[in-house]
Amino acid sequence: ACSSKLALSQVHPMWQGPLAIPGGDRQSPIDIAERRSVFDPQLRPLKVQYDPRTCQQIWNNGYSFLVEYDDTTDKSTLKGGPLEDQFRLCQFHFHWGENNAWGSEHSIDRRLYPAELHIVHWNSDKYSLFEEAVMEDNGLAVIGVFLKIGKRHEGLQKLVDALPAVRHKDSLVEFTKFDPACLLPENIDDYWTYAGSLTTPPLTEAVTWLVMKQHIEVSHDQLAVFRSLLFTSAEEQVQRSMVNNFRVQQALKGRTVRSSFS
Ligand SMILES: NS(=O)(=O)c1cccc(F)c1
Ligand SMILES: [Zn+2]
Repeated sequence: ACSSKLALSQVHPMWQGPLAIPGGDRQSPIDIAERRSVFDPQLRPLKVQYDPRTCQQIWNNGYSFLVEYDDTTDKSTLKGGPLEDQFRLCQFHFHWGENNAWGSEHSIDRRLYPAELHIVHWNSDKYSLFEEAVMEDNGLAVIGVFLKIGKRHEGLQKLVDALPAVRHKDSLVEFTKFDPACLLPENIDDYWTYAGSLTTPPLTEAVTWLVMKQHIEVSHDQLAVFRSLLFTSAEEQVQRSMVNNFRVQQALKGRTVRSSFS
């Protein structure tokens, strides 16, 4: 699997710290100022090919819940857009708030959403393991999708129903035949892309971000189940609700955000 070995679960939920990051000139998340983004007509449409049979498990890593995919073959891939190489799907997870006023990591002209989906892929043309790619420039490609409160998302419900089984940190259950493509907006041709980083430790500057312009809708009740998860393991005396698991926004440091649309 693609993230269990990373020391992510050591992350304290209220971690937002001034961790010393080597170089730190392409950190994520950021605010995307629409009018400052530059249309790049050379950006090709994204090509997403996911095989739901590669879906393996869902687990609570003490920071978010992850749905993990078998990434030992090129069955579920992402290419196109700004990407020169083929990227392999390894996991998806979310970030959300304690209420609907905030929760996303990125924002568009300072507008925050109640939650944000991250679909994580690693460069399988250049590396042989996620753990390698996560340390390298051009190692990862992450699709970000904003969630808005509205109508119930039928495809999400199978995932929502599995969450009580992974309520506590380090709990894991089998979860199969889930196609993450059902969580993408209809239009994936309109997106912003920029060079950034992981938003949780190790915070490595390995990510080509692909932030979708179109959001998806989920119901208030569906998002409430996300907030029923806990940061803490079953043994801990004090239980803490898993909410506000987003990183503070980072300086742009001269980066240009490109748009695939004019
Ligand atoms: N939140 S994120 O930048 O998508 C991320 C953090 C850590 C590991 C990973 F694979 C993806
Ligand atoms: Zn994330």
